[in-house]
Amino acid sequence: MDTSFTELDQLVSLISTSVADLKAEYHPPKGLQQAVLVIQGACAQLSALVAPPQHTITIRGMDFLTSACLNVAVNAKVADHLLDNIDGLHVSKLAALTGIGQVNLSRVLRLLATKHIFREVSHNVFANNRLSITLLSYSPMSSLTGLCTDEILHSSTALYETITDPDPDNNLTAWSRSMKYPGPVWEWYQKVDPARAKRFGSAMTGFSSVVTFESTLYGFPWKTQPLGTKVCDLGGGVGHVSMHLAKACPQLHIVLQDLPHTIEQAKPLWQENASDIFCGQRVEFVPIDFLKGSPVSGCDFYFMKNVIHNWSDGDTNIIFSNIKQAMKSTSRLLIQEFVIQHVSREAAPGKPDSNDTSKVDLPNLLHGFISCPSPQAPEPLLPNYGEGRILPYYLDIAMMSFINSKERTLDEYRELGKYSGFELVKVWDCGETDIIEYKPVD
Ligand SMILES: C[S@@+](CC[C@H](N)C(=O)[O-])C[C@H]1O[C@@H](n2cnc3c(N)ncnc32)[C@H](O)[C@@H]1O
Repeated sequence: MDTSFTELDQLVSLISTSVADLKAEYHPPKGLQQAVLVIQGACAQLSALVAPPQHTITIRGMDFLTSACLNVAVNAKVADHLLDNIDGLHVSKLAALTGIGQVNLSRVLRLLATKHIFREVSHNVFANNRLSITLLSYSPMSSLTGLCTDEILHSSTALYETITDPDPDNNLTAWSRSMKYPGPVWEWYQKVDPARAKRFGSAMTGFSSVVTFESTLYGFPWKTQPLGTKVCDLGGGVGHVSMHLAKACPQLHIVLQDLPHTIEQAKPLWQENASDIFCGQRVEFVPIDFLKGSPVSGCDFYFMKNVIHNWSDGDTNIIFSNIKQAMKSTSRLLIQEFVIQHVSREAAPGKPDSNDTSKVDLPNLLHGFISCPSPQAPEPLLPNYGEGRILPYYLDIAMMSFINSKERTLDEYRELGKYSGFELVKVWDCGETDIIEYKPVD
């Protein structure tokens, strides 16, 4: 028990120090981010340490009910109905506006308010707060929440039977099993449910507010690249990330490449929102299917953000090989993704862990030129910050359930590159995500 008391004291101390850091470092985003990660991780770890195990496991097993209630709130547009009622609205009025019986609605909202989403300002009177306001129906975050609490929640219900299927040729995703639809979700979106397809598109915009453009801009030294540096934003969607890059770094020339229909959507968007870059021809629009052909040749950087996590290792090999064919020897491939960390601690630098010498310089390899959160959280926190950095682990399982793809560890990224003729040269810290830099090798 003494050991547990020590851990309790250490966690409380971490929380206090991090709250002080958070106040002191409110402006520099790196210090702030580190403090927030520690606070989230330490609070969750403290709770896991002190609460009765049966209680904690039961709560974990019921986590999905928060998702179900969020789904009700999004579909019923509760945040919208509360928007003009900053002092709150009685559930009887909300019931009339949403068509949900007031007793049921109040139960749903009370669970969410208990999870800090909405406030119950007085008995049965609910109001928005800083979390619920993100659910306004015009916000892409509402679409992202809809996707997570609908298609992805459904797919997760068939996860066990999918990953225990003894037939190795059965490539059905958990999503296909749960929906009893034999094809991929993309086909279903197109042929069966265009409304959800549209929501998926908007959800991806929502996701880009989770992994912000600033993470790309400040995570890599774009600003110090020479005049005329050519950046191919491959699988760049309509180019919302590269548009920001082009605006912030006038010396960059952007080549935006995505599927033809997406590239057609991109042109008017750039014309409207970045007319100087569009008219000054600092951006090219070149459609591609990267599984079937190579991108524009001779670019300095081939940049792919949140693309590779959608693809299996086999498909990634095809994509990487196509890119390699387009590269000059000085070109670099940059992959911005979440990197999964193990939950066991690496040896401290200079203290090699067993005889695996490839891991000795990991902290140096892991981090580029900028100061960054520690590669591993301070003890006694879980080394991956635990709950503070849970998002990549949720996404990994969502990828598994939804499209049979994955988030990867650094070793997996290293192997993935090696297989297609790339060497991993550096990892640039972008906060929650990293930019993995590869160079082509013979
Ligand atoms: C998750 S989105 C990422 C978009 C953007 N990079 C971002 O971070 O917001 C994946 C992108 O890959 C594109 N994509 C999917 N399959 C493709 C293919 N075969 N060839 C080219 N682009 C493809 C999609 O159209 C989509 O824009």
